[in-house]
Amino acid sequence: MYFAKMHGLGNDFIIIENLEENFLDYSKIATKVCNRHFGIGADGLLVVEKSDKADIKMLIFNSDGSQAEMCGNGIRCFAKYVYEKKIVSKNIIDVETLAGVLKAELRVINSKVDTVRINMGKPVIDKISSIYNSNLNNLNYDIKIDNKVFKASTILMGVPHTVIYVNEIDENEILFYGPKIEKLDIFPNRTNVNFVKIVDEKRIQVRTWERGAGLTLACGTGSCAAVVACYLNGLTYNLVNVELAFGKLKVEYIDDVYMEGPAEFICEGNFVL
Ligand SMILES: N[C@H](CCC[C@H](N)C(=O)O)C(=O)O
Repeated sequence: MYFAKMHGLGNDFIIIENLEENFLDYSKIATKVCNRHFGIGADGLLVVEKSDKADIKMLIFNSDGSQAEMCGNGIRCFAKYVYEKKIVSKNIIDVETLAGVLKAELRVINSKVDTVRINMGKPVIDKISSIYNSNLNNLNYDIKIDNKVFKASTILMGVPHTVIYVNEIDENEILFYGPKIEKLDIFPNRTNVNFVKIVDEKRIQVRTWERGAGLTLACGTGSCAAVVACYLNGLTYNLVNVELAFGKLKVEYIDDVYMEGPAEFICEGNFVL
């Protein structure tokens, strides 16, 4: 089966097309192709399908085979893919996802997509407490693990994101506490966990332990959730540079959240189903 491998700031994806709507076990394919030793290697699988409510449909599966409603770095790669493969020949593409239809604006230079700006829709804050825990103040609560207390906010940006405020980003702390927070019983659907350092009023650093994928180099929906949480907790500006391990995203929170950043092809080929 034909595939392309792409990344958004190091958050990498395998992309396959299934416009003929054949029956495929996407979850099984995801666990196989995302495996970095026995497969091609990626954080997730993106599937191109026909849509009857938008220009095209994107499905996303984590490397553990679980399906996610949305994927920020993934949708930028997806939009570039469908444009450059001439599946959708428009600079503004409506993409159907399980989190709704989202608009992608492509900046095209010499018929190649340079950057993509996504309208990520509205963050969901209040309803989370009714989903997870009725007496939780989603924007500002404590998470206690062993004898450590974290200040936290939980925001639904298509997928659940818990923002943890830290003074310094420490990968060992992420690897130890990330999986514990991901699976806390207050998150019946698990959660992505974003460790966030506020650098100044226009810059934050984010590293994410992702639900179903582990520590990734970047997380688009997580970066958006982090900006929303920081802004609602007092950050002065709503247009923020989010610094990730190998680059940055521009995130603007107006009423909707807008995320702008790169998407790159890595390789293409065929794998055995
Ligand atoms: N890396 C993705 C997030 C995938 C979400 C997935 N980990 C889940 O919620 O299950 C992003 O750039 O938004």
